[in-house]
Amino acid sequence: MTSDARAGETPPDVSSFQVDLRGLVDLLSHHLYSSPRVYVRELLQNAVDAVTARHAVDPAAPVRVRLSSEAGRVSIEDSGIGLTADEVRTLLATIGRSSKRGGDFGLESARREFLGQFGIGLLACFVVAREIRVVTRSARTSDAAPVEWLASDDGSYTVRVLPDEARPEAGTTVYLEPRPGAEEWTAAARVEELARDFGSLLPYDITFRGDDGDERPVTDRPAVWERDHPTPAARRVALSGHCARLFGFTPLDIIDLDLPVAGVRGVAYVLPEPTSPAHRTGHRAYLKGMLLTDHEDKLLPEWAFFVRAVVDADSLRPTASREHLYDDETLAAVRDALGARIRQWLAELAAGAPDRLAAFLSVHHLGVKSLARHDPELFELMLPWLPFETSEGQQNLEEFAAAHSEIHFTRTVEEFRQIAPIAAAHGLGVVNAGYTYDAELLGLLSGIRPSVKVSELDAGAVTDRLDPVPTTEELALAAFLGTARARLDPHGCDVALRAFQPVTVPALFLDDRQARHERDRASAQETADSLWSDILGSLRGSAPRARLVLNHNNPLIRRIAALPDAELTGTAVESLYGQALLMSQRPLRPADSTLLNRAFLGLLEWATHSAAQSANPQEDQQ
Ligand SMILES: Nc1ncnc2c1ncn2[C@@H]1O[C@H](COP(=O)(O)OP(=O)(O)OP(=O)(O)O)[C@@H](O)[C@H]1O
Repeated sequence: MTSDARAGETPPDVSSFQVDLRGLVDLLSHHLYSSPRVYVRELLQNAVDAVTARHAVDPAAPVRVRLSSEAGRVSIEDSGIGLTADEVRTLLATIGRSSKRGGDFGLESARREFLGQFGIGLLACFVVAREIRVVTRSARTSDAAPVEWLASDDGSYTVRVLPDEARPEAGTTVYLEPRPGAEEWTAAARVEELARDFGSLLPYDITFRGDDGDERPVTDRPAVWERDHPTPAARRVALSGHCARLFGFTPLDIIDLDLPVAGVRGVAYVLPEPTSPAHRTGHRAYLKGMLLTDHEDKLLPEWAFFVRAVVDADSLRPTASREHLYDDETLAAVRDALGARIRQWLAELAAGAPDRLAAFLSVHHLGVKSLARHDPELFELMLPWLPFETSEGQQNLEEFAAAHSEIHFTRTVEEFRQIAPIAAAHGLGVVNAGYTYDAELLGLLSGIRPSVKVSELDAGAVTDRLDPVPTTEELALAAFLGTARARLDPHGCDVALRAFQPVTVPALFLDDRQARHERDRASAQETADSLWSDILGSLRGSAPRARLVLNHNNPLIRRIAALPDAELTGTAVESLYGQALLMSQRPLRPADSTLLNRAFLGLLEWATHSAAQSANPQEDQQ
């Protein structure tokens, strides 16, 4: 006895999946596509493929595709390869069977030649039709008779051979019997509009006839970007008009996107307004002249959010719904190559059209900064152009690095606002890296300009730059400084005295990342339960503390330092600390708010008390 046939076991029962045809037709026709409009594309596609197939066996054969919608009845007639009765049975009647995946053509070459490949496209017509009738005659054999295939949306069909005169010439006509309720999709005006949208770049002349009986062209080749124009300026005008009609904006600039090796041709229109990097603009993608989508977001790299592109590609593949490009290695390679093309355009502008580059960057520097993060060469190329906010105003890094061998940067805009005027007055070069991408780019600067030192601004570096107060004067103020230090020590803040510009700033609150971290830790320790408090306490490091730098040049500071009343001095120091903290826009800890409250009320108390005293000097003596 073999192991397969053990006693008591029955052999496995091999079955095939059962298919409910009605469900499948419903699924494919109603749920695969986002809108019924795609049925026009599927009809055009089959007609074009049939003409291509016939052309491959008989280059002299007529080329004709005629779409029509008369009284809501849509039909399309082609002079393509046609089908024999057997082919009708195997191809049209088998869902998922396609002639475009083999036969005379290998899979890859078939993909190159044809638009279709899945064997489901015709079913899309059931979304607007309750019945599809195909009358076809094969061009492969001269004695092939015309055949009719009549299919209903319940999944049933009939095939019958017709007399010769029913269709004297080779080719195919598809007739749709409209489904009640779908009239809006089969009305002449709508069909014509859809045909032009999908098919204007298809490789054969296609016509449309509506209720008025007029036959008009659907195709309008070559594409605007491939047409001959008398001058480059005329071409720009034509393309700008195309962009305005298509996307509703006049482009700031236009980038040609030809990739002959990959069979990709098109243009990228530069948006005239800044746009968020998170905003994904859809691109308009055609495959072999057939419109796939207006919302393709995988065609260009993410950083190219400042353009909307229109391309026609030969080498890419569609997804089954044919509403997007299939995201495979070929698309990845095309995406990279198109990205390189946009980058090259920037390099060309930098070399030969500085005005255009400046105009572009004034709107889209963010996009270029995003791109430069991953592309040191481009970063270097754009160095003289990209604007940064510095302690000397808006400047590019090339200029700023030439003036400062050491560049400091702040991580937040608030920190920069507070420090920049003081740093500028003392010759310190500070860049505001609080904006998107700037900190990352500054981190890369030393890589391309090794002589420039870039570091985050810390409290020590700023204090070191400010003029020290002569020792004798500082000694004379020792008592005042002692009071100030004692008041602020519980808040994790040191006090220093310096002379700095501008004179109007009485005190400067400085900290850096480590100091901030230490303050957060201490604040967390205060509110934590005892176990956590012990753990956080043990973490207390020797990290630099925040510091309040008092400005010896400031008259108010001099007056406070000379106050005879130590309590009032303490209140004044707390007020200075609170004001400097508010100026730095740091979040206030609960202890800081309490301090601010106390200092404010203390000053009020003192002010009202002295006012009352001078109004009524006897009162105090009583
Ligand atoms: N106008 C036509 N002329 C000749 N053959 C046709 C025509 N329309 C459809 N066929 C045949 O019917 C088959 C199935 O068509 P269908 O549109 O369902 O799928 P497809 O075009 O092969 O692939 P896809 O689903 O990607 O469109 C085609 O492969 C083709 O052989």
